[in-house]
Amino acid sequence: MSRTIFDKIWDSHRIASNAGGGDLILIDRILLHERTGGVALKSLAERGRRVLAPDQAFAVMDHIVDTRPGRTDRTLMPTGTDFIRATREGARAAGLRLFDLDDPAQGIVHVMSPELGLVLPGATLVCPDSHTCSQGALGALAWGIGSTEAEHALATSTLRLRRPPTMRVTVDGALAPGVTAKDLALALVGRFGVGSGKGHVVEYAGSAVRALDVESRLTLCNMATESAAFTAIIAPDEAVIDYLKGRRFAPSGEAWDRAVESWRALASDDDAVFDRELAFDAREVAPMVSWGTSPQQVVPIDGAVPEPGVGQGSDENGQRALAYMGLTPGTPLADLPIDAAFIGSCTNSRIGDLRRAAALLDGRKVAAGIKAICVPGSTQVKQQAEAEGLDKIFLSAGFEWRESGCSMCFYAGGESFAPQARVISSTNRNFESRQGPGTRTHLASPETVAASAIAGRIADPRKVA
Ligand SMILES: CC(C)[C@H](C(=O)O)[C@@H](O)C(=O)O
Ligand code: SF4
Repeated sequence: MSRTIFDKIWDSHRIASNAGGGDLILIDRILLHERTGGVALKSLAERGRRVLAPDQAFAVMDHIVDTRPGRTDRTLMPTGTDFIRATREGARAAGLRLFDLDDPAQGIVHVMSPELGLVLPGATLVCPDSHTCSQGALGALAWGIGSTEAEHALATSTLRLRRPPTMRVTVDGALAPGVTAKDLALALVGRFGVGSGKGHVVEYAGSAVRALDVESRLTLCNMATESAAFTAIIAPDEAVIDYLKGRRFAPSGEAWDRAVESWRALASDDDAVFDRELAFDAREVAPMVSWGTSPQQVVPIDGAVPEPGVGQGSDENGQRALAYMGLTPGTPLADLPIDAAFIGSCTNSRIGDLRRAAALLDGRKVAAGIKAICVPGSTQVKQQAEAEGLDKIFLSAGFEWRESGCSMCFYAGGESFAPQARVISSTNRNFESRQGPGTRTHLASPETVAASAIAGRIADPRKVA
């Protein structure tokens, strides 16, 4: 019977069927971060359970850690240091490899793990974090779990779960120049809605997806969780194989050759049937900006805050979003004055993102009064950027240049923009107070963030003269 790529990975990892209403699935890799992972390690230790395969589990510091230069264990969030220390102690006691604050491999978990070759096509990978779906970009079945499931996975290298339904999103046509994977991700959630992926394994397919480089695929898959998907996946191809070759934890020698052979065969069969199918034309996508407090509340950059009745402008959520964001229907997004610009997060903080933003900032200055921050997604990205002189471009434009981490994507570290500050941000969530109490987040690509920082107002990156 023909199968999807998801079916193939699921079936090859199924240890038992119908085990208590679900399948028992072998878990190849477990990733932990200090916000949720330390909790799981502590609770496991308290129950006297050991980590079954410590060499398959990895922990990293990313969420709460300070990203200001010269950082230590101290964080602006008073309780942050406890999370950091608990994770450090828990990882040490359990014998896991930890990428600590000063480790050259440290970074946002979804950025550093592909970088290190910790995520491989055909493997199962879990992490107590909702953006674990990013890693499906390499052809892995990777999904976010809760802390209790993380404990189970650590103790048994398995998880019991119901087989999720499948959905294929086929994106054909070519993205226009200046339009990125982030714009595509925002356009998809804008078109189909935040519930459109509900519980499904979403396979992204089509010529536009195949044309994306691996970093852009990570950006696209990253936002699948914003449509409530179980996870996302893209069939691995030569781009993925080239990306993984020589990475620290990728196989080498004969094991590499065998792995590559199996990865080349890993794709949905031509006649595989999906539970749901959606199609989208990449040529329709323009640079996108969110106006509200849900990632589906987006418009093209030359659009306006929708009138009531369109794009959630009329129902209670829409009205609340308008009030929270301090906007009225009909206001054009372009030219809306901003207070701050943020480039970072597991969506858009890889070297390609930084290069494209720096190309726009080169020789230009951030507008007066704008707080502009760039946070590389990993220490490796930071070092690469510095080797290329990108840090100097960011700094001389007036951006802060930070240590790697989640930073102001999420208020976990305690650092924030001012209440009601309007922030153009390369992150993935624009929920109320996501970037700190009262902050107003507009999601966009790193290019749009850079162009807007220069203009001091939301600006189209294609029009930077
Ligand atoms: C803290 C963590 C559990 C959370 C997540 O699951 O995604 C965070 O990373 C986020 O982006 O909101
Ligand atoms: S960068 Fe933001 S979205 Fe990504 S894992 Fe960190 S907090 Fe979550």
